[in-house]
Amino acid sequence: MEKAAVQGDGLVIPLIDFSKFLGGDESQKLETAQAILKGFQTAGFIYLKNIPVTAATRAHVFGTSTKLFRLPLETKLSLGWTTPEANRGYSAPGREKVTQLTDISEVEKVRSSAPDIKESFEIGREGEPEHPNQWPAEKGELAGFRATMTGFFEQCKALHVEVMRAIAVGMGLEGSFFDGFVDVGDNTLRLLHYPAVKKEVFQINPGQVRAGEHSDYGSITLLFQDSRGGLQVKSPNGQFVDATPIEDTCVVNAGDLLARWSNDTIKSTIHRVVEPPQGTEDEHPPRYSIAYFCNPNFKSHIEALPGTYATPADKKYDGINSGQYLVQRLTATY
Ligand SMILES: O=C(O)CCC(=O)C(=O)O
Ligand SMILES: [Fe+2]
Repeated sequence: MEKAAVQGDGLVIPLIDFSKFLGGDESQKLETAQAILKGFQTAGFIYLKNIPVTAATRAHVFGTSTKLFRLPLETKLSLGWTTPEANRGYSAPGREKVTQLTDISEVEKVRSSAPDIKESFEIGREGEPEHPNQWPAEKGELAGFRATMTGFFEQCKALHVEVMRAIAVGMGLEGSFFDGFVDVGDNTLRLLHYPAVKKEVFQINPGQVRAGEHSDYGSITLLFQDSRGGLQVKSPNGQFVDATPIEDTCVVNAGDLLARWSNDTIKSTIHRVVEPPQGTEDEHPPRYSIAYFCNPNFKSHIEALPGTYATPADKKYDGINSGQYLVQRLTATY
C-alpha cells in the first residue's frame, strides 16, 4: 500500500493510484475501488495520482485562470455571479462566506467580521439557455479562455463518472450503478484566487482565513491546488490538519449529498484554507486553486443507496431532489 498523503491527529488521507482502477487487472481494480471507498468512509478525502487529466492540461488551465483574475475589477464585476439557480460568474472578495451556518443573519455576522480573502469565478454546464455562462470577451490574454475551460470541464466531468464507478465497485454495486445519475454533468468549475496578503492581517485578526471552514455540497469535489499550501482538513478529533500539496495529484473529497446518499457511511469532511505554513517574507504570495464541484444530475432523486441500511427504518434521511438540494445550500451561503 502507498504511503498516506496526509496523516495526523487520527486523520489518514490515502494516496491512491487511479490508473490501477482505470487500467489495472480485475484484482487491482477491485483493490483500488475498495481503497477509494474506504478513504471516503474514514477521512472523507483522498488524493489521486495518475488521473487522466494530464499535468500539461492542468498547467494550462491554471495559467488561463491567472489571466482571468488579472482583468480589471470592473470587467470582472461585469461578469458577476447572480443567483443560486444560475451559480455562474465572478464573486469578488467577501461575496461568499462559506460556512456551516444556515441562518442568513448568522452568516451575515460572520461575513462582516472576517470576510474570506479570495475571489472566484464559476462556470457551469454549457447549453443551459436559462443560465448561460458568463464568458469574458475573447481578446488579448483571454483569447481561448472559453475553449480551455469547457475542455477542462468535460475532462473533469468524465473523471467524476470514473470516481463514482470506483465507489460503486467498492460498495459491491454494479460498476455502472451511478452512470445514469451523473451523466448530465450538472457540475460547477470554480476558479479560485487567494490574493497576496500581508502576514499581519492574520496576526491582527486571529479568526482571519483565506476560506472559512465548510463542507462541500454535492457528490464529490475534484480539487487541484498549486504548491502554496494552506488547505486544512478537520480530523475526527476536531483539529485541522494540513492537506499539503503533492505534485501531480488531485485531492478528491466527498460532499454532503453523497454522505446523505450513502446514509452517512461516507463522510463529508469540514475543510478550510488558512495562511500557508511556510514563508519568511512579510507577505504571503497569491494562491490559486481549482475546484470542480460534482453533483448528481439535478433531476435525480437521491435516497439511501442499496446496502447502506438493513431495514427501511434505518434510512436516516428522506429522499430529495438533487437540484433543489443544491439551490437550498447555495441560497444560505451567498
Ligand atoms: O482552495 C482550496 O484549496 C479549497 C477550496 C474549497 O474548499 C472550496 O472552494 O470549496
Ligand atoms: Fe470546499
